[in-house]
Amino acid sequence: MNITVFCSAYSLDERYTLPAADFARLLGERGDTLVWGGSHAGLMGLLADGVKEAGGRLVGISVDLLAHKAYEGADELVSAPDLATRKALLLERADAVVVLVGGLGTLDEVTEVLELKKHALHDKPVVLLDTDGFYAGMRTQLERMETEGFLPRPLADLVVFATTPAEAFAALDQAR
Ligand SMILES: C/C(=C\CNc1ncnc2c1ncn2[C@@H]1O[C@H](COP(=O)(O)O)[C@@H](O)[C@H]1O)CO
Repeated sequence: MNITVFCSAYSLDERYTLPAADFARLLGERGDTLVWGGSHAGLMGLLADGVKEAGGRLVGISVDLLAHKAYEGADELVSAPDLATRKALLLERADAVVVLVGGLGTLDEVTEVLELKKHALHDKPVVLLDTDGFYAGMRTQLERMETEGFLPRPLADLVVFATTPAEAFAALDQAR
């Protein structure tokens, strides 16, 4: 399974790195392929290292402006000319999308994937791994959108929330 992962490009506290490393190990042990932004920076690099160590495959989708941050040792590394093309490729190469903790880049990526899914432009499973309640605020906001009629389809059709890496993979397997 090709799993596209969005996550932080920054080095973070163990509260976030330990579950991310666990997620990477499980992904690699399953023999899945990690499709990600193709960087060695921060959590993105930790994730790629963990997948590689556990025997998984790595497909990096970098972007020309961040070529200097590209991960050495990916099985495949693509460099998109711009961020919009990169986001399209990250989705195109995915069988499913998992979102780990991240900042504005991650938020931009997941929002686009959900907006495209809202318009039925794809139907790939999207799982948000809510480590340490990081996405509690976003969940509250999305639930309010659903309750107050801002969404054309049930929130549960758009995104599934998981609290542990094992739960995230269970959700992916259930969606298959
Ligand atoms: C950490 C620094 C530069 C490296 N920056 C990035 N490299 C690769 N991919 C990136 C980078 N910044 C954003 N992305 C994409 O967005 C997500 C991470 O962004 P966030 O704001 O940290 O959440 C990630 O999924 C990437 O696809 C500066 O030295």
